[in-house]
Amino acid sequence: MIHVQELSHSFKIGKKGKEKQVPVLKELSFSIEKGEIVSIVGRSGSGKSTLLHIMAGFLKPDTGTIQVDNVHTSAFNEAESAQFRLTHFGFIFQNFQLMPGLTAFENIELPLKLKGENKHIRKKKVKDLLQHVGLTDVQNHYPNELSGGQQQRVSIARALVTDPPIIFADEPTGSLDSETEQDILLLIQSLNKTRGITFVIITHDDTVAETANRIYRMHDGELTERGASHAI
Ligand SMILES: Nc1ncnc2c1ncn2[C@@H]1O[C@H](COP(=O)(O)OP(=O)(O)OP(=O)(O)O)[C@@H](O)[C@H]1O
Repeated sequence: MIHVQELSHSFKIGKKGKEKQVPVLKELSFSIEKGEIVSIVGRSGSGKSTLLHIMAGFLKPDTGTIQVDNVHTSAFNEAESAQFRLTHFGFIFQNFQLMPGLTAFENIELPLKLKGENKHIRKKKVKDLLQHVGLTDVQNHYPNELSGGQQQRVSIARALVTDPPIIFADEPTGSLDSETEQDILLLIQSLNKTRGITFVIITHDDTVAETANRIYRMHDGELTERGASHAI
């Protein structure tokens, strides 16, 4: 589903004229198959977010290629990347990123409104997802009237509402206590099983990483599959 080939990226840092090129990702090659939960685990600063931004097309790699569903996404321009994201990717963030002035229902509905979906279909899809993530009773609450776990459920439903095949989750449980973290990880596993959605979870936490079918560890700009003794 996602095939990354010899991907490298570095950042220029320092004052003008004295910039240094710092390599962050070094010739990474790996695959993510349809229907998998994959985690990419590594310390702060190891390059996980950079890799996610490149896979999602927010950032161009210096070298290397990315294919998603056999489409060469790394060759896209900005507009093409944005269009591809709308139909293929959903995103979940550590701090939920909900609209404070919209209710749970309205937050989940928003991507469908932006897509121009009709009211009847919007209502049906949002109701169905509210039920799936266990939020029907609080659908008219605003984000500040919801617990952290409930807010993350809203953001998961919002990511799913346009039916993207792949969800990128950047530290999805980073703001939650350990019990709520488990609830959210179980929800991700259930959505993966029942809807066949591929999840890519970025985390620094080994417990969260264990949720995945496949774990990649990021270290010094290189990626190893857990259990493998060589860089992939
Ligand atoms: N725009 C940028 N310009 C220069 N350096 C950057 C930029 N973005 C990231 N870096 C550097 O690249 C390295 C990797 O950063 P990245 O955010 O990908 O790591 P991370 O593993 O996601 O960390 P965290 O878990 O703290 O979010 C870090 O050393 C960071 O300082």
